[in-house]
Formats: sequence, structure tokens, C-alpha cells
Amino acid sequence: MPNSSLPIIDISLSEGSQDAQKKKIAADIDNAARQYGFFYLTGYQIPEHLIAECFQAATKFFDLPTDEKNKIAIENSQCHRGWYAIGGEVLDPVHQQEGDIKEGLKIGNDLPLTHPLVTNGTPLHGPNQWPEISSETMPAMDSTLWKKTMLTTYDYFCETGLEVMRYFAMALNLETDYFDHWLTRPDSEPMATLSPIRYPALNQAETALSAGAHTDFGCLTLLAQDNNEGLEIAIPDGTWLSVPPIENTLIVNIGDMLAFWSGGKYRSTLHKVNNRSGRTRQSLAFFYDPAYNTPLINLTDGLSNSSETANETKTALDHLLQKIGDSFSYQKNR
Ligand SMILES: O=C(O)CCC(=O)C(=O)O
Ligand SMILES: [Fe+2]
Repeated sequence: MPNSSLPIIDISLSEGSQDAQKKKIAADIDNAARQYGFFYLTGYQIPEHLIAECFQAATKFFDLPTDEKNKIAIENSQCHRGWYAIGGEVLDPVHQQEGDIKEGLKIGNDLPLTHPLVTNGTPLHGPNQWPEISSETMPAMDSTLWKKTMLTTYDYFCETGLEVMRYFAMALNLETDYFDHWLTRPDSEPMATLSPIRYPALNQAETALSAGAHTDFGCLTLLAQDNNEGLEIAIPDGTWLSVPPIENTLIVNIGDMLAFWSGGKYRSTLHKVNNRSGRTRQSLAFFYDPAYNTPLINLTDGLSNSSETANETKTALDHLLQKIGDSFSYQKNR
């Protein structure tokens, strides 16, 4: 499998003209998003020790007995939060004979049951399910610290996601803060999700995939990988390229919504996971998704905006519900 030569884009700013630096970053992001829909990101504000702690917390959860994990099974949640077992998600339902060989957690915007979007029954909005983590097996981590680690990581990912979205706004010739009101309070409650994932090693004879070929549903995905390869992306000629982990970088990829807003200028690239590393692989995927009522309109074409009536425009929630409904079997039995 050829390795990708995806660009590594550094968003740290040095002394001197920040305007010029930001323009260069926006141009680099624009190029990568058109060409690959994927790039490596460095120079972000998320502390590396926090990412490491989040990986450890995820390992600690995944190592619990199934009975314990089942206490926060995603099937119990009204808003698609909690744990799903191996096979619980099928990212390529048209082609896969069986579900993805992975287990994972969905941790989202932790809204109380009293929040208006929860009391009015807006799908995908509500509280997370939190596991019982005993400090016995690893004294440094108990339930409180586990939750704090996940929520802190979530907040940092939101900040980095917003920072990257501001470069996309610049690249699309929109006001720099154009996307902010779809992604931040008080205007919006973003539907962002932190998803720790664990992929058992596949043996050579196995035909199943760790994650079937798919595009991501939302706006942006930020991904931290451990040091095991497995992620592969399709380039336009149909070749699959490996995207190996690089220390102190995140992968950023464009989801369906940003591809849509860009009028197809940016690629929501097909990718899959194939863990042939011989070891268990873990990742932290952060799906940065906007407010439920965000319209999926072409922002590069003023005419198409005005010709669409509010009723005809698909929203971020419509798209997520459709995609989640297609890929999680428990949703079909509801
Ligand atoms: O774990 C990875 O490397 C990628 C996961 C992914 O593409 C997804 O869950 O959408
Ligand atoms: Fe993905």
C-alpha cells in the first residue's frame, strides 16, 4: 500500500505579520482540501499530554468486562451516546457483509434533560452516559477524572475545530467568523462528538474491515491516531493510500457538510480502516458538526442560496439522522 504524501499544515503563528501568515495557512488548507480532502495538522493548542490521557482513559474503558460496558450501551440512549460493541456500526452498509470490526464510544455535547432542545425532543441532543471507572486497576483514574478527561478533550477539540473552520471561511472568501454562529454558543449548540475507537488486529485471512469505506457526515473530522497504521484514503484515480500516524499531528478531513457548503470545491473523501498492524489500534475521532438547524446550502453560489426556500433545504440534523440511521443497526429496530 503506497503511503500518502499528505501535506502537514502548521497553524502556529510566529512573530511578524499575522495577516500574511494566516493567508498562507488558509491557502495551504484550501489546496489540501481540494486535492485530497485530508491533511495533517500541527501547531494546534491541544496539549499532547491531554491526548495521551484521553487514549489511556479510553483503553481503561474498553478493557472493562462487557457487562460493565453494556451499562452504558448506546441502545439505552435517546440521543446516540454511549458504547457500541464490535459490529455495532457498519460504515459501508451497501458493501459490507458484517459490521465494522471495532468498538467505540460516542461522547457529545452534554446537555441536561432540562435543556429546551432536549425537552422539545430534538434528536441527538441530550446527556452523555458515563461509565463507572474504578480506581483499583489504575489508581490515577476514577470515574470523575475519566469524565473530566473526556470533557476537557472535547472542549479543546471544539476550539481547534473552530480555528480550522475560520481558515476555511477565509479560503471560501467568507467573513472569517462566518461559521462561528453554527458552531458556538450562545447562538448554537453544536452536535460535535468525541469518539474513542478501538480496532482489534485483523488477521490476514479475514475479509472484514475495521471500518468500511465511507465519507464523514459532518463538517470536519479531527483524528488522533495511536502509533499503529490502518487508515486508508481513496484518491481520485481510485488508488487507496495509507495515512500513517505522525507524532504530534492530527489528521483533519472534510466531511459531507463542508463539501456541500463549498459547492463541491472541497472533497469529502472516501476512507476506511484496515488494521493489519498485528496489534490493537486505537484512535480518537472528533466529529465537528454544527447546530441541528444549519442549512446545507452552497455558500459559494449566492443564486442557489436565494432560490432555495427554508422548507426545501436539508439541515445538518437531517443529514446526520439519515447517515446514523443507515450505519447503526440498533437505530433500525427503533
Ligand atoms: O480511526 C480512524 O483512523 C478513522 C475513523 C473514521 O474514519 C470514522 O470513524 O469515521
Ligand atoms: Fe471517517
